[in-house]
Amino acid sequence: MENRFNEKNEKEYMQDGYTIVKGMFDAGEMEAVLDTALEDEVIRRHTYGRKDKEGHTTKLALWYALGRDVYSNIARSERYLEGVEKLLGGAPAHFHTKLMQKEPKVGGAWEWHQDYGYWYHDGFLYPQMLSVMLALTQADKKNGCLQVLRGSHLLGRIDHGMTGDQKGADMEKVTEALKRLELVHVELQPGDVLFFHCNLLHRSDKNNSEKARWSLISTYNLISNKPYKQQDPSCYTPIEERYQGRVRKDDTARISEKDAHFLH
Ligand SMILES: O=C(O)CCC(=O)C(=O)O
Ligand SMILES: [Fe+2]
Repeated sequence: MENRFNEKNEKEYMQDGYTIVKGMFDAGEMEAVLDTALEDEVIRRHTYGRKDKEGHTTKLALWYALGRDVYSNIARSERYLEGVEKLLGGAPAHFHTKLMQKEPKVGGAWEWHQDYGYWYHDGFLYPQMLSVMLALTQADKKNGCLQVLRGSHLLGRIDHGMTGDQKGADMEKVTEALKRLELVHVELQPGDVLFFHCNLLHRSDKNNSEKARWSLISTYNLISNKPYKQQDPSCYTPIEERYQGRVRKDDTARISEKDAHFLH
């Protein structure tokens, strides 16, 4: 049986700004997701690059609306949503999902940032938002796993400015936070799931290894936190039909080019 989000996870998230559920999806499910992603033409067509400050590019595809495809079944899974609902303190809406593709040897870094450092400017008034990351491949120090500053979600929102194609947090604040808070490398196995607060400071290194680091990140907003700027309606619409089943390759629809509302 797969592992579920529990009370200990809730406590950890409140204290540390993140929590991990190991083995939330089993090996068969993970094979289905990775297989689908690797041969997904629609995802490939919508994948774009982001340069870090050294000029190394990491790839991703991002979309807003949930459908009936394998990625959406994960994003609307009961396993995810029972946790998300607890952590947000109410009914969640889906903001967006990203397929992160950090390729061997070339996949670039992500600079220190808070996700709410971006989303604040998208018109979300409250930081009642979070991310859920599913490792599709092993993630470790060698292939540039996520790094977090434990407890940094309690700092509140830090100003962000541009570095490369990416927005990064004010390094004066980050430097001081690094002196006081523990830096944790979030090493994950396929099927492990990380829940993290939208004000948690995080980054990742370039992938210098021979192994790709792929992950699926779904982000959520409290329904009542409807943005005052125009956004895809998904981010304030209740999630219908929580997915109760196992994730499978053979019986699910493909992601829809038209309905997924990809970011270009
Ligand atoms: O996956 C990573 O290394 C970081 C990605 C990230 O933080 C983001 O897309 O906001
Ligand atoms: Fe992020």
